Order: sequence, then C-alpha cells, then structure tokens
Amino acid sequence: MADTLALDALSKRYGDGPPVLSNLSRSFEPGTLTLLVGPNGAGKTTLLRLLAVQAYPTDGAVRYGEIDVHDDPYRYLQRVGLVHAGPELPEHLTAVELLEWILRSRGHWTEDEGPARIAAVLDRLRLDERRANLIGTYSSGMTQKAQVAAAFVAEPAVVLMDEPLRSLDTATTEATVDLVDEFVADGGLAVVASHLTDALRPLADEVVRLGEESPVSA
Ligand SMILES: Nc1ncnc2c1ncn2[C@@H]1O[C@H](COP(=O)(O)OP(=O)(O)OP(=O)(O)O)[C@@H](O)[C@H]1O
Repeated sequence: MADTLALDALSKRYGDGPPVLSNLSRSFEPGTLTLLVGPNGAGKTTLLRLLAVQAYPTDGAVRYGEIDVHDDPYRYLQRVGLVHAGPELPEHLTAVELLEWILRSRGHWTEDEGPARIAAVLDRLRLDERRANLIGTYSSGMTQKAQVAAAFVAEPAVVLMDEPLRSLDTATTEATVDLVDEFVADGGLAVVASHLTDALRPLADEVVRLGEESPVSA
C-alpha cells in the first residue's frame, strides 16, 4: 500500500535563474493519478525530478508518509517506479537483463518466478524478441517500452512518469494506459507529466496545471 506523497512549500530555482516552482504545497494520494500539464518549460520535469530525488529543492521538502525523501531516499526509492524524461537506460544491458537487475536490487527476484514476471510485463508492452538485444540498439519506441516495463516490474507503490506515451505505437499506448489504470485501481499512486493527455486524462483524478501564477486543479 502506498503512503501519501506531499509537497511542503516546495521551491526550485536553477542557479541565479527565476524560480521554476514557488512555494508549492499539495499532496498526492494512494489510488489516484495526478496529471501534470503546462506549456514547455513550465516545470513538469523539474517537479518529477524532485519527486524522484534526482534534483534537490531550493526550499521546502517532499515527504512520503513520514519520510523526507531527500534526507532518507533509500526506503522510498525502493518503492518507486520511474519513467525518465530522456532515454536514461543502460545501453549495455538487454531489456530482460535490466528488469532482472531491478528485481534483484529490490529484493523481488526469485529463480522460479523472476523470468516469468519479466516475460509477462514485456509481453504486455509488446516488446518483441528484441528484448534479448542490447538496449543501445533499440528504436525510441522500443526504449520507451523498456522504460515503462522497468517502472512497473517490481510492483512499485508510486510511479513517476515523464511523457510515458512518447514514441509508443497505438497498441502499446493502450497497453500502457491499461497498466496504469490497473496500478491505480490497486491502490498505486501515479504522478504523470504528459503533453499527450487524450489517452490519460480519463484516468486522472486531478489535473495540475504548472506555469501559471498559482497552480490550479481542474
Ligand atoms: N538543469 C537545468 N539547469 C538550468 N535550468 C533548467 C535545468 N532544467 C530545467 N531548467 C529550466 O527550468 C524550467 C522548467 O523546465 P522543465 O524541463 O521542468 O519544464 P517542462 O514543463 O518539463 O517542459 P517541457 O514541456 O518542455 O518538457 C525551464 O525554464 C528550463 O530551462
């Protein structure tokens, strides 16, 4: 079961630049999907990177239950699945090896069930037999399928996804939306930034619009 993820007066600026996020307070609840929208440069990726402990706040904090995620990231990140903004996967692994590594590093690997679990998520996301090839040889859509599979394979409590539908074909877009829908219905907490909102908006419990004077929910 997920805990609440909360922003406590969160602010972020890069160097001497203007604030990207200013004094943002809100919470994301288990069993909900929050869609982050806004124009280019509004701060969607910045907020997701803060939630994923890939960036540090200038002020304020992100809490997962009682944990300040930037002070104590390990237990939190064990429960988080990520789809990054860019292709940040290790190019020298195959998709199958990447998923095995994630399962092992999170204590979810068993010789009996691990391979079937990997096959099931890759089948579902329609990554074909090239799942056994190096990620460095993948097309952008295949890389994205591997990213989505990596986010979900270890039964996360929280998924943070930056443009998860980018480069996906129609069938895989539908498969990904179904996966997210099931995840949230099972009590997962999802925060998703997307310009391709048509497919995801029906799942959204909240839409947070960044890049305006004060963020509003719709
Ligand atoms: N590492 C960085 N150093 C300096 N400025 C940055 C850095 N990363 C982001 N920014 C700036 O922060 C602002 C928000 O960028 P961010 O990538 O969070 O926006 P976004 O809403 O995700 O945009 P897009 O829709 O284009 O992906 C932009 O003005 C950007 O130039």
